[in-house]
Amino acid sequence: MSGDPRNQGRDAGVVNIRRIGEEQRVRETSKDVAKGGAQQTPESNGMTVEDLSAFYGSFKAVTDVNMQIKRNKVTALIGPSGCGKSTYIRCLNRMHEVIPGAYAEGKVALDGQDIYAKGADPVNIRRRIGMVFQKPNPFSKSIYENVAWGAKINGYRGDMDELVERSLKQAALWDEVKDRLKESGYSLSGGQQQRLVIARTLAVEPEVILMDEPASALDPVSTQKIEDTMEDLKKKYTVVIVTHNMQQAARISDYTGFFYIENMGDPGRLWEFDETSKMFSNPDRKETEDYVTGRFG
Ligand SMILES: Nc1ncnc2c1ncn2[C@@H]1O[C@H](COP(=O)(O)OP(=O)(O)OP(=O)(O)O)[C@@H](O)[C@H]1O
Repeated sequence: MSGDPRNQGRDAGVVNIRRIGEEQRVRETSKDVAKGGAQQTPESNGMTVEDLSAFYGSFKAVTDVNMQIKRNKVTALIGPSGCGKSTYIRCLNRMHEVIPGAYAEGKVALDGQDIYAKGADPVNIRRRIGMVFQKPNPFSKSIYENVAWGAKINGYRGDMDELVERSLKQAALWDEVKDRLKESGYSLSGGQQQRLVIARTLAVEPEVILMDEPASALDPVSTQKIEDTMEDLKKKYTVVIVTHNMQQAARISDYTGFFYIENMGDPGRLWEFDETSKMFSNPDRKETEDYVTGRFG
């Protein structure tokens, strides 16, 4: 911009026009990346995210995300620290708005139904779209009760023993706990506690499971066990997982979304979204390639 104050108004106008043009370009790119390279599935199949932005008060943390999350697939979210992955994943089941002052704009639909629609019940949405956090957070109850609790609250009328066993098996924990179901959930190791939380999430029979770095605090053996459950989980569920571990993303996911902040202070954007095999072998954007090959991050 010119240093002459008389030119500043005019120059500012030019800058604004460029900015609007840039916004438009990024918006189009963000709609393109939503296609994920493969053919689009109908809106009624999985989750559809349109123009999603997330705020903490006046701070915009994530902007204009468009993404098709396919049913019975694992979608990994990767990107440098602070680019909005956790914020974004929490918008997918309305956990973001639980933080005072935090809110989201845009549309998130599950099987074609807008989860932010007036009258949509956040508690019911969080039952249909479950979440596993970075740190295992079992309740101070027995292993059995940890798994049965959510189902009981939801009025589950089937065979509770069978549900507990099935959920623990799906979370690859049954063999380790089947003889100690009455012991406290806290008596388990960190890796076992995380699998207990996964079992608890599965027991309420959600359609989608969101996982925010579920293995980041775990040892390699526990991490491996959690990864092993993924192949089974996606037969029944749609999984979205935030991970910093590139090998993990490449191993377990079908689709990968790369979040990125181009200039410091900007909100995070979905920079590229595609099939995992393409994202890790031949991504369209240089920043994606630099990140997945470990050149930064
Ligand atoms: N509770 C909060 N209040 C205000 N700002 C927040 C809050 N949580 C996150 N942020 C800000 O939002 C932006 C995105 O953070 P977020 O945790 O979503 O990023 P991330 O990509 O998940 O990072 P990491 O990989 O380090 O977990 C950051 O600038 C962060 O400081």
